[in-house]
Amino acid sequence: MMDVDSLSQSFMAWLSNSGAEISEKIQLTDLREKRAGRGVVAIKDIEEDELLFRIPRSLILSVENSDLPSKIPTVFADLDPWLSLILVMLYEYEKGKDSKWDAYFDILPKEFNTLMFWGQDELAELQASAVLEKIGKEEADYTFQEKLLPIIAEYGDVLDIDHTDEADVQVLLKRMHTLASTIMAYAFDIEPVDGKKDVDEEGYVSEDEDEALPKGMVPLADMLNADADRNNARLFYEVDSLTMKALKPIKAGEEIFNDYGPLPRSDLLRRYGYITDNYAQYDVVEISFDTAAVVMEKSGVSSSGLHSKIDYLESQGVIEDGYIISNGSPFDIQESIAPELIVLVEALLLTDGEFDRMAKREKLPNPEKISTKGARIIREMVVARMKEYATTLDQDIANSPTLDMVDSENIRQHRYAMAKLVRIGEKKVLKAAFEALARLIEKLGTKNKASPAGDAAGPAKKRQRTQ
Ligand SMILES: C[S@@+](CC[C@H](N)C(=O)[O-])C[C@H]1O[C@@H](n2cnc3c(N)ncnc32)[C@H](O)[C@@H]1O
Repeated sequence: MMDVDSLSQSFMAWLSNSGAEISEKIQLTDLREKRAGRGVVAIKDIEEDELLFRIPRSLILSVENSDLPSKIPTVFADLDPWLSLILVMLYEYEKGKDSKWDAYFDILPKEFNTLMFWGQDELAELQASAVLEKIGKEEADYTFQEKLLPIIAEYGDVLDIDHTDEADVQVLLKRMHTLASTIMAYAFDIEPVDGKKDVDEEGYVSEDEDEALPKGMVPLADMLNADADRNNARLFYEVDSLTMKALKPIKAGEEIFNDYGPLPRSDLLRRYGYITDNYAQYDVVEISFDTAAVVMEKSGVSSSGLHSKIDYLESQGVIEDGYIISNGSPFDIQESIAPELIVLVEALLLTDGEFDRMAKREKLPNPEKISTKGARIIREMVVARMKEYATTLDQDIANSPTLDMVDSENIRQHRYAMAKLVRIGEKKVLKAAFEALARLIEKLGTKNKASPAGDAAGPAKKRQRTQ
């Protein structure tokens, strides 16, 4: 078996021999000591806008570049970009040395640290984090069985994949999960060459944002790690190639970072299987609709005609499975608490007559104006949410390891520690929300004593319920 460095070298040689242009100022490096797999580092100073590498579009591992669609053209019409790429990767992987991407497969991970692969005890360390509802292992299993296994059963000879007995199927399902995780952490949405949008019969251009772009694995571009705002490089889509360029000067010895987006640490764990402190600024906590509903019921909010009110609010996009509260420094209620949650509470605090008049005019309460009662109820929701976690923030903080204190060989301890940091982050957001709401309630109370007419926060002079 080749070691990590030899595999990296073969991969880089394959890229160069296949038409990629790679700056001599960068190097694919073993960063396993930092628990970061491989990464790309600068070995000489790099200037802003400098080209780091250029990958010809023909080297992207994608449906477009594989010969599989020419062999089974009809199946792809029914598959979304994820499933299409999983099928192509299964096929190309099975081809082994005959696949153009053989050297690329050699450096792609075989195992993941993402939540999909955590044990029950490890997931339990996330306590009440809403991320647990988003792992989607059963749904993925179902989709693979419903959509991909029938294709493999029908075209097993083309794909050269064993699928006859139960053991084969289990191995195949595991492989599909691994490929799905590879795509989640490594693939890019590939912008088309012409960037053209469909034009309908009347000449209108389709602007459908949901129109999913095809996914593709871009060798080397996906070897860049990320660390929130330490991003210093970006991928640009050109006609024949994709180019990675420096966004700022990079000194020799520095790592070259891509941008995975402003992800809360819970989602970073789910999608990428790692966290760093730099992502704490994006932490969020979610209050489920069910928790919100229980608190409102206990507070005696809007017991009459609740169903039709909820129907109306649903039609206006106010009813959601969960309401996000995001981190903020300093914490700002308007910036950090989902406006839909404020609207939900304020709408259900209206009298029946006020609600009917608002609904007739198809309006909603102004999320920028929170009443004292509304603020109290949302604060109760925050308290209820805190109680959904098995331990308190103080208990967690009292005994919290930093990631570098954990034995690097001990995967379970590492996962426990990451989970604890995620739940601490979520509890800190709740604490900040609680304190900000308490300050608002106090401010509104003082204001109300001074002026009996108004109990709503916000700049408007007159109480304005609808927008
Ligand atoms: C797009 S790949 C980057 C290349 C990857 N390091 C490798 O060796 O294949 C994304 C994966 O890299 C790892 N990663 C990225 N940024 C990281 C960071 N700042 N710290 C630790 N691991 C990181 C995570 O395992 C993530 O799922």
